[in-house]
Amino acid sequence: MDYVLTADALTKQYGHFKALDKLTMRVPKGAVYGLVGKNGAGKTTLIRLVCGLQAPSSGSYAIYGRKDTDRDIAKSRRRMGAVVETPSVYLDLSATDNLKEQFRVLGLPSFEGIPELLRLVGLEDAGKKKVKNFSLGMRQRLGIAVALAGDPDFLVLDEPVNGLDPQGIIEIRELVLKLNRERQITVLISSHILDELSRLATHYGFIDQGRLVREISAKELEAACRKCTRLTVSSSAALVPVLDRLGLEYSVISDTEADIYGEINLTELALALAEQNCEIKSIQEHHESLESYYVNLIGGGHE
Ligand SMILES: Nc1ncnc2c1ncn2[C@@H]1O[C@H](COP(=O)(O)OP(=O)(O)OP(=O)(O)O)[C@@H](O)[C@H]1O
Repeated sequence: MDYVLTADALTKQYGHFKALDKLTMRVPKGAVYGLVGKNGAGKTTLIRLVCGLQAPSSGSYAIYGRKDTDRDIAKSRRRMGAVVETPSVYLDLSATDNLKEQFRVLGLPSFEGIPELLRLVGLEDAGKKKVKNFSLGMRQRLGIAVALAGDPDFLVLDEPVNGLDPQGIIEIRELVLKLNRERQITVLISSHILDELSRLATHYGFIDQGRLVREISAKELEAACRKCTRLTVSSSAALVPVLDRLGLEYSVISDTEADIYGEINLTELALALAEQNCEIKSIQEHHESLESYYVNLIGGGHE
């Protein structure tokens, strides 16, 4: 697998406090990688390191296979765009003029690409309006347009939906999905709102107290949170053979309990068990929500 970003034992220490503690992660090419963690977990610190805004205390990371200590790391960074904390835009300029500034900084030869960028982020009608009069969502989208000015194939967004209203959240979500699906941009997006991330992430990294406690694909997470029916029966001998005979997908929890996935014909199941003198004690819908998965992994107290 190709990785756009990898980190190995990455540590950032402030005095005795470790904001990042031997963090290891892998962001696959083409992913929308959701970095999930409570406030203070270390998300922004990680992003600041990867963007070269701060240096690690120990450990390393690599962007497109090039290590942070490589003299040419700047070349890899040129393939990356980022919005860290609040978007860095000029409040007294319009969206177009902000983009012109960024094009100048990047030394791009012409402003030709600007209308297309504005269209992409839904700011084509912003006209001469100054950024200070923009809504938070518009500012955030302009920040993303600025990050896209260098035509990156890796985009890093730090809490992009923080403080946005529902409409603003939807717009950012759709933009991220469009960039990922239509432009094949790999996205690393941090958030403490797992539910929002679950609408776009293909991979997750759960971060807590500076450590990456789990890295999991969306498919794996879905399976871990899959809806099932928990069946409790009286006799352990009958359970597995009956489930096998009915061709059901299941996992055995104990001698007398199993989680069954998919649709079940309850009458058929009850009859088949009764034939084996096995009684059904209880049938319960069982569903580990994303939220409870998160709480089990990281502990309570999150927002
Ligand atoms: N310059 C600094 N000096 C000392 N401690 C710092 C510094 N920067 C960050 N920290 C601490 O490191 C920890 C991680 O902070 P970080 O901003 O990375 O968290 P976060 O996961 O992005 O959370 P948030 O969503 O609140 O921004 C916090 O406890 C923070 O107080």
